[in-house]
Amino acid sequence: MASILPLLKRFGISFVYVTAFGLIINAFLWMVFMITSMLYYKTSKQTISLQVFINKSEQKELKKNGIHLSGDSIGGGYYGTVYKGYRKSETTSKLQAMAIKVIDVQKYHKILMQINEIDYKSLSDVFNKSVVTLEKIQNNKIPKIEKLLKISAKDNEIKKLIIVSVMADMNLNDFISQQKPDGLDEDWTRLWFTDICEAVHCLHNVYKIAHKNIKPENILLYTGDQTTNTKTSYVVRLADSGIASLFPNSAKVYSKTDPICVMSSLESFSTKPMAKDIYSLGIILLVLLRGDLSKFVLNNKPLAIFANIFYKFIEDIESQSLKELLESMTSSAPNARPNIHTVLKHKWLQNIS
Ligand SMILES: Nc1ncnc2c1ncn2[C@@H]1O[C@H](COP(=O)(O)OP(=O)(O)OP(=O)(O)O)[C@@H](O)[C@H]1O
Repeated sequence: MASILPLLKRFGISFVYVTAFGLIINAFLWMVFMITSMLYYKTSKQTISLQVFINKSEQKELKKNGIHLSGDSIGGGYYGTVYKGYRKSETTSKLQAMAIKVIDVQKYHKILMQINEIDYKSLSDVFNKSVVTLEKIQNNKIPKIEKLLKISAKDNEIKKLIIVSVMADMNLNDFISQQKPDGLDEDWTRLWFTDICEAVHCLHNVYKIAHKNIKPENILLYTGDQTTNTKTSYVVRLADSGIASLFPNSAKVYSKTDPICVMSSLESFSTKPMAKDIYSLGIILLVLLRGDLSKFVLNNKPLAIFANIFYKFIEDIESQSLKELLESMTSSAPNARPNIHTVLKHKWLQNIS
């Protein structure tokens, strides 16, 4: 008996240790499980609700038109998902990279109805009218639509739009962050900014629509066969032209945390969508001049702090005419902003000092 007691005692103590250790491991595993499930739920919710896929029959339809899906999505947001693809040139048999944008119209309309209290009839009226405009848009500063497929549901309503254009080499956001983090010189800025403004001029004045989503990611750069890195080695085009117009002005969809996106979509475009474009162009001008603005701010900083930094940038600009242009374009009163014609005629853009 005397010899069993210490043994039991020993067993008892180690049992407590084992149980406590087991409980700690258990709690830790539960914590890891809960955190990963929460993270997975958060990210999958974002991608599931926004990512649009191209199904087998749509791929077949694309193939019939000489377009092949070749890779994963290169990005996407509220207005659709963009995939990599290619087509074979009929004359040279060379493969040409294509960007295939797919918009799930019905899903998008459902989201809009939930957050904006717009009825389905008004949504589809705006949509059908705008598709006609989208098919017509032609300008050398806007990527040409190589193919536009309308996928219809049984009731003939368009349920998906697939828009194919030639793949750009880069967008302005990547170019600035990778190659020119401190921005471009004034002449280079003037050259590219004029191209972007000409695209907007065409939308506002020829097609009478606003772009509504002007941001560095939607400014595409094409290099062709050139390998040099100068201001004239790139052709600049404004992507997504006419896409946002498929949906009503009153639609509020922005929730991006990137400060540049947030700054350019501060206002709802409900009343003055063209004036909002001018504001976004003002931000593009600042990005061209000052480079990657996000390096000055943390994404989770309150917007007011970002706005202060932003206005400080404008204040510090030496050229009076450039400063005056930027101030007027980003005026808080939409009516005080110049229209796109006036912007293009501005003395800074005309290089008149
Ligand atoms: N023709 C193209 N060539 C190369 N990249 C393109 C082309 N068209 C679009 N992209 C790129 O695809 C990405 C996704 O574009 P998309 O406009 O669908 O989404 P987003 O702009 O990120 O979000 P949102 O639609 O909410 O504004 C962008 O980074 C854009 O630069």
